[in-house]
Amino acid sequence: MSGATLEAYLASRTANGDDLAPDVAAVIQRLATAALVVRKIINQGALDTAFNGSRGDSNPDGDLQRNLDVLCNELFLSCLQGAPVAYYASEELEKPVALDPTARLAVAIDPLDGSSNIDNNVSIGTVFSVLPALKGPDLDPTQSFLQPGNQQLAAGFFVYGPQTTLVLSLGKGTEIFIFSNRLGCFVEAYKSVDIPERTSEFAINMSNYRHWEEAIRLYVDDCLAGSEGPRERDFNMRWIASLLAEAYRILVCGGIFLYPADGRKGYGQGRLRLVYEANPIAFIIENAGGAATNSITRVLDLVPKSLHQRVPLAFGSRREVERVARYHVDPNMIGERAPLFGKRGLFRA
Ligand SMILES: O=P(O)(O)OC[C@H]1O[C@](O)(COP(=O)(O)O)[C@@H](O)[C@@H]1O
Ligand SMILES: [Mg+2]
Ligand SMILES: [Mg+2]
Repeated sequence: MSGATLEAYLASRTANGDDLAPDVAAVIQRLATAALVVRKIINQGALDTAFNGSRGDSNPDGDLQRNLDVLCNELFLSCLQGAPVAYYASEELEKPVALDPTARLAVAIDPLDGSSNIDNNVSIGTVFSVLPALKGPDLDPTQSFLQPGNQQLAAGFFVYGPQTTLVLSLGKGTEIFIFSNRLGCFVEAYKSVDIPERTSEFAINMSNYRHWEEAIRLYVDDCLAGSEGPRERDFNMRWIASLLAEAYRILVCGGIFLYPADGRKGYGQGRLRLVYEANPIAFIIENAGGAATNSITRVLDLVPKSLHQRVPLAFGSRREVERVARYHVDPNMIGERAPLFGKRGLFRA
């Protein structure tokens, strides 16, 4: 299979008359170049000194920073020097960095997601969001990142796994590119990804079951009850504990991912960050026909209050994500959990 190169794809999409499109394309090209440096380091693992260790510092959310987290942040920040980017915000930096004051874009990034998997040889990734930069005499750079996700111009993520991949949406569809060793660049492998709207596969960290609210427990209980329960079919479970590998699987095979709020200290809004994790994923998933909510409300309509704010996250196959929201409104799921109605097959997701 051989589709367009990333460069050719971006060139075709800049011809659409949107005056920010060439700037967005330039940013994506630069991020892709930096991602290939990250890929090389990850491929070598512990054999590359850059891969190892931690100085024991924490990021603004309190997570331990690995040296690789810090290095990836530096690589992505430096690749955007000279790009049409006014502000750069990162999971690893408390405040946004001001770059080109004349530029019209703002980039938010998690330079390396899944840090806890670095040593395990499990897929990890980079996720980014491109927004219009907001300018004005009284506007702080952070304001650009407090726009709802529905204002994103583009979003994407790289997965450093058995294949190095780029999942990208410029709006109007989501594409998947794979790095071609033969050509030395990203090549389109899946055009206009379409997530199946029904699924029988869920991904959640089950060890947190006792900390979840009732609606999430009921949803999972019903999946676990399988063909003997109200869903009347068996479900499979996946948990890689690497958000972007999980998102990639769901884009290709369908499924639902949940990282809900829970009762542990610090997890009242889940674990994932709205601005540079949930928003770009929601944009990509919706553009592939799926859905993304904070368990109830569409992620892309949430207005961030702070740069590093967390958000409960459910995304993937549309009918399943919608079903999770219904357990919150009516935990009894009248007509859907009652066996009689289940047997009649009404309202079945
Ligand atoms: O270890 P847990 O609680 O299951 O969390 C796993 C989640 O945390 C993440 O690793 C995010 O953490 P980081 O942003 O700190 O790397 C996701 O990739 C993954 O889905
Ligand atoms: Mg992360
Ligand atoms: Mg990270």
